[in-house]
Amino acid sequence: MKEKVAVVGAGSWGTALAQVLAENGHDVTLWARSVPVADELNQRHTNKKYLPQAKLHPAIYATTSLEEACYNKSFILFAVPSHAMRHTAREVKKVMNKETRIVHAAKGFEQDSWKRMSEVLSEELERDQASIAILSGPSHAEEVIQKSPTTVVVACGDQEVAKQVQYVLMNTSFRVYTHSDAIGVEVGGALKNIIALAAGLVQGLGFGDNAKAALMTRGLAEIARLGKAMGAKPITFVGLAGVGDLIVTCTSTHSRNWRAGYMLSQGKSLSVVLDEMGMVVEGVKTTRAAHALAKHYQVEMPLTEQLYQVLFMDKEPEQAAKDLMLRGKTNEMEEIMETW
Ligand SMILES: NC(=O)C1=CN([C@@H]2O[C@H](COP(=O)(O)OP(=O)(O)OC[C@H]3O[C@@H](n4cnc5c(N)ncnc54)[C@H](O)[C@@H]3O)[C@@H](O)[C@H]2O)C=CC1
Ligand SMILES: O=C(CO)COP(=O)(O)O
Repeated sequence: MKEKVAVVGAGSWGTALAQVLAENGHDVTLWARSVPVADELNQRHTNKKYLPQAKLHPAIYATTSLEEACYNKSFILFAVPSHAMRHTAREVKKVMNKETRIVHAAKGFEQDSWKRMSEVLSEELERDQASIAILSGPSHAEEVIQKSPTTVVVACGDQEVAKQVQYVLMNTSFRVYTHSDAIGVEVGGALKNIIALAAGLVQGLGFGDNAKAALMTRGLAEIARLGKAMGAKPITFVGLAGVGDLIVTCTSTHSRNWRAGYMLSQGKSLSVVLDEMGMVVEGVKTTRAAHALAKHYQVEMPLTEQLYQVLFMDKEPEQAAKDLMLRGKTNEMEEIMETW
């Protein structure tokens, strides 16, 4: 059945998801923040800033009007960065219908409140959190747009909604699994960006594959520790929204977070890196959020702690690596048993 879907956010991820939906035969309206981007999408069927090589489906209709995008739609899919979620949702609330199903695909927390995006959406849209679906998993827009086989999860307290989202998005190159652990899926997607930043940094410093494997494994351990404290099921982190996304972002040069880490290793300041990137690097703000959440939940996150010091306290990355290697001696099996 053809559905009317709004995609809110015409960056790389929103554009790639709009493409998947249009290829699946749905009626897609893509909300862009800027007029030139909307015009380019409608007239040339390209989005050069965010997906330079892509030829987009001509049926994708772009608009800068949230009302035109969101009124009378079956689904609204939020693909704006986490820092833009609350104010965007507040505007969407004014023009959307009560029965429209809500999905978000952002991977971060709200600054200062450290809330998950589904909490923010629930507050602003006055919806039960359990009705909000979360799309996550290993999925770089650059590969989705090329129809390279991709697997994702859609998590929702209401499994009927998860199945409906699975139905509209799934096709031969985009496989969608439903999931019931919304907190785990949301937290896994956000926290892996911290480890991806560190992986880019480590690579740029000339550390080898041993260090990368250590980062990913020990990164997963601290993601699971914080996730569990926040109410996630730890087993979720062995799936696509945990290990899967960790692998792709820590090993792919498509990753904005990995690239930002790499650029930092070349001696650039954080503000220069973010300026040059011109796209959202969620891991920077997420490092702040996880640092605060770790304190709040009294969970040990040594990698996050060291990255926090490198990003915000001018610590030399080499010193951070040394401090990690020589921190208090621990027993891996005991830790694993405690978390998993
Ligand atoms: N790019 C990717 O491959 C993937 C990205 N994501 C997540 O999707 C979210 C969006 O990321 P991308 O599309 O990569 O970002 P992007 O940097 O490519 O695009 C961001 C979009 O949001 C808009 N935007 C930025 N600030 C805004 C504001 N204050 N108010 C309203 N709109 C604003 C920009 O105009 C742009 O259209 C992030 O949370 C990211 O982690 C998730 C999976 C894959
Ligand atoms: O979440 C992503 C892939 O699954 C995108 O990661 P980056 O934002 O690091 O590119």
